[in-house]
Amino acid sequence: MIGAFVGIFEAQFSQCFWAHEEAALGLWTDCGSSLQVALLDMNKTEAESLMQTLTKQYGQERLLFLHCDVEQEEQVKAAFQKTMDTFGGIHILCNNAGILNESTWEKMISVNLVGVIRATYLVLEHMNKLKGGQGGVIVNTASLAGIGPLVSCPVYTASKHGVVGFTRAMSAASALSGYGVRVNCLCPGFVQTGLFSNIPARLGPFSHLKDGTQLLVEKFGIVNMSQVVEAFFELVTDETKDGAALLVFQQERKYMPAVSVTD
Ligand SMILES: NC(=O)C1=CN([C@@H]2O[C@H](COP(=O)(O)OP(=O)(O)OC[C@H]3O[C@@H](n4cnc5c(N)ncnc54)[C@H](O)[C@@H]3O)[C@@H](O)[C@H]2O)C=CC1
Ligand SMILES: CCCCCC(=O)/C=C/C=C\C/C=C\C/C=C\CCCC(=O)O
Repeated sequence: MIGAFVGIFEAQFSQCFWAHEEAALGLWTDCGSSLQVALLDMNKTEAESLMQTLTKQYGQERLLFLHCDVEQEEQVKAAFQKTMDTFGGIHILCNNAGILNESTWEKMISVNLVGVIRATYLVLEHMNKLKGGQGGVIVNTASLAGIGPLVSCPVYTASKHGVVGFTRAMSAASALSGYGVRVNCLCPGFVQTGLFSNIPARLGPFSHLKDGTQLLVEKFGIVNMSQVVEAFFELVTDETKDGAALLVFQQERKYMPAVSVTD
């Protein structure tokens, strides 16, 4: 899991991550008897405190923390190699690292979109059945802003539309090529995390649109982190889901079909 230490997935390890262990393990023949998780993140401070809690609860042998910045190709490559050496395989990749700052928009594209593409290509070296892997599933965290416009955040919107488009095309490319790897994306609404704080400062040149953003928050409401994790596991364990974009609202979750231009 990349981008694992604060925010959407942080609290969930204790609450419901391992509740889905059996369903996840059932998908691949070479898996051992327990789910093992490598947490890749650039935030060392948060990592150390969460790792202490998690290792007490689940045991050191099931967890691995690897410092890794998705903007750095060599770091991502080394982190996947270390995961392979430690656990013997990679079956699930969660591309969750993301940032929001409309002022540093090139960096936002680099982390939110280029980072997802980079990690996907590198992990395929290990998962791809044509290269001796066991297949697997990749879940990219996009956003509702990957489906419709978040007007105060044009570049964040572009990065998340890019993630949805990449997911759909990569899924089809993988299926047609026989990689044995499914690719899906999560599109949550607003979630109470560090990214969803101090919003006016994150909007950069569009800070004057903060009131409209607040109205959207009131319209959609706030999604619980546990709802996002449940949606994540649906995409992992439902083998019919490939190229899917799963929208996570406060009251429900639903799939967003891709628009066809040939009908
Ligand atoms: N909070 C929200 O309302 C929503 C968030 N999302 C998406 O969910 C994902 C997670 O966001 P949150 O948990 O809200 O944010 P967050 O800021 O609380 O957590 C993001 C995590 O990604 C890590 N990260 C950031 N840049 C990184 C890099 N270059 N390399 C490696 N790790 C890096 C951070 O250290 C942190 O652990 C993001 O992709 C975000 O765009 C999607 C919809 C709604
Ligand atoms: C400003 C805070 C941003 C928080 C991060 C994030 O990604 C949250 C996004 C949530 C919702 C807003 C995005 C776009 C809304 C537009 C369209 C959704 C269309 C859904 C549909 O039913 O068709």
